[in-house]
Amino acid sequence: MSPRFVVLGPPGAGKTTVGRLLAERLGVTFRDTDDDVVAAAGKPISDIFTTDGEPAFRALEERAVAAGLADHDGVLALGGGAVLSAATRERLAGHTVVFLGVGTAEGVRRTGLSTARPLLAGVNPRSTFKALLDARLPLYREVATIEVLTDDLAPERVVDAVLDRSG
Ligand SMILES: Nc1ncnc2c1ncn2[C@@H]1O[C@H](COP(=O)(O)OP(=O)(O)OP(=O)(O)O)[C@@H](O)[C@H]1O
Ligand SMILES: O=C(O)C1=C[C@@H](O)[C@@H](O)[C@H](O)C1
Ligand SMILES: [Mg+2]
Repeated sequence: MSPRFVVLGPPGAGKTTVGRLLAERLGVTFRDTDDDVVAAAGKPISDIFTTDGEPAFRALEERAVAAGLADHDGVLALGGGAVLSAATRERLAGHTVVFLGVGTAEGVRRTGLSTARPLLAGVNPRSTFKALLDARLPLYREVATIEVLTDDLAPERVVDAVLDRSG
């Protein structure tokens, strides 16, 4: 069993929004590893970060991604930082992996000041977002088989682009 599509990208790229729509379009189920981590930990992501720390979150995330890749046959969205794990990047080989891209201005606009995203909760979300993008772009591109820049596309049009490019 293997997901039809694995969806990844930075916060605000639309992994959850587009992943859900893509699953609806295909008539398959949607799963988000962020939700699986919350269920496993029994608390919200922001609490895991503040109480247990980012490494504890990353360990739970790595496990949730491995389980999703093994058990889920619909659309699987990963957390924005899942690609930081080399083991996860290796596990993604052979899967259809969609990288949803978003530029800094649009990414910051979409994520706003939400405290649900602990890594963007600092004093300067713009520079934080840019640094995160710069560090992760090569990792997203290393594992992606399809890339769609979402800045100027409504979510349904992002789904169209993904399906167009998946042949
Ligand atoms: N293509 C798009 N055009 C405009 N707004 C969008 C688009 N995709 C997502 N959004 C909006 O941006 C916000 C973030 O989207 P979403 O939660 O799907 O991102 P995400 O990639 O799952 O982020 P996270 O990494 O935090 O889980 C939501 O308010 C959503 O409605
Ligand atoms: O970009 C990130 O590192 C994160 C993105 C979210 O999906 C969550 O997985 C968490 O807030 C961390
Ligand atoms: Mg999401």
